[in-house]
Order: sequence, then C-alpha cells, then structure tokens
Amino acid sequence: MIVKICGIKDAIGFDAALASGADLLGFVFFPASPRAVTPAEAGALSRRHAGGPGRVGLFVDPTDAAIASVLDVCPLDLIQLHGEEDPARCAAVRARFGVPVMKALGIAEAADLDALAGFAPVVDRFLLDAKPPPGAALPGGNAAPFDWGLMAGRDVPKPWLLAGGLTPANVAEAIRASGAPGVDVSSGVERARGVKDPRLIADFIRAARAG
Ligand SMILES: O=C(O)c1ccccc1NCC(=O)[C@H](O)[C@H](O)COP(=O)(O)O
Repeated sequence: MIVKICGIKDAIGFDAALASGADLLGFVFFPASPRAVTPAEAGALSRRHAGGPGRVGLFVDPTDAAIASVLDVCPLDLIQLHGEEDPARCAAVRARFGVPVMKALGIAEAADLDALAGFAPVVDRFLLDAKPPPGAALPGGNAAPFDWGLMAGRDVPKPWLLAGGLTPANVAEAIRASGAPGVDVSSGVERARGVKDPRLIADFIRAARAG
C-alpha cells in the first residue's frame, strides 16, 4: 500500500510524514493554494533527510520554466500534473525533464475513466481524485470524495493512487471499496486548512496499512 501525504510545507509535516513511514511526500507549487511552497522552501525541506520518501512536485498547467525553477533547487522523484494537461503535454514534460509523471484525473462517473487509455502510454502513474466541487477555488485538495465503487474491478493501466476526501476514519473502507493500491491525502490530515497534524498523519498511515 503506497501512501502519499500531499501539501507538506513545513518541518513539522515533513518530519511527521517521514516518521510515520509515508512513501511519497507532495510539495504544492501552485501559488493560490494554502499549501503552496516556493522551490527554495521545498528544497530546504527535502534536505532535512537524505533518501526516505519520494518527493512529488505538484503543478497545475505549469510552464517548462516553472518546472525547471523547482528542479534547479529541489530534486523530484515524480512530477504530478494536476491541471488540464493533455497526453501530449504529459509526454513533453516527461521527455524534457526525465522525471516520471503522475497525471491527476478528476472522476465523477464511470465515463471519466475512459481518459485513462489515452494517458497510459505517456505517464508513469495516475492519481484519481474527485472533481472540484462547484465554486471550489482549487483544482484539488478540496476534501471531496468520489464514488469509490466506480473503481471496483477496474483494470487501471498504470499504478494509481486514490485521492479525494480521505481521512483516518474512511481510508480503510475506501481501499476496500475501490481496490486502490495506493492512497493520497491532504485535507484529512490537517487540523486547519493547510496545517498538517502529526497525529492525523500517523493515524492515516496506520489505517491505510491495516486496511
Ligand atoms: O492540495 C492543494 O492545495 C492542491 C492545489 C492545487 C491542485 C491540487 C492540489 N492538491 C492535490 C492533491 O494531490 C491532493 O492531495 C488531493 O487532491 C486530495 O486532497 P484532499 O481531498 O484534500 O485529501
């Protein structure tokens, strides 16, 4: 069970995710987010510990220059594309930077899963998330779940993470209902928007692994 803790922006969150055994840590490079970090801040956090969890850089329709400005100071193990990037853009990012790409797709109904086939040849992972609720200011990180049953028995063509509204209380059921091989969380391990809670991070990872 792969666990990604997204929206790490300070040493408390970083150290808690590390201590609790997270596999992946997400840094949000989207200035409008309450979880946003600068490239330099992410680089400094990364240097707190050599090795350990994989570093994921989350971008929303980034320019090449925006990605390069992060990679200059913060090595990434995975680039998460969480905007309207199409397969050609995913392929271009992957080829230009030589970093594996995880494409986030919003899911509300079974037909949304048809998009997976077009992306599969040019990405390394999928993050399957809820679509943003109407009026949401952010394209992700909205504490909104989708119908996990849509994933039951689905053959997803690449490794994938389930996201959207997961919490320590519901993650085990979400894994059971969806068959997900990995999970991603942000809001569900926060005590206030953008503020990670070490106890909730530990509880979430324990519940995901126990499920
Ligand atoms: O978390 C953000 O602030 C964010 C901003 C812009 C695009 C995506 C964002 N988050 C994406 C994630 O990977 C979240 O972890 C995922 O959407 C789940 O979020 P949550 O429902 O809050 O657990």
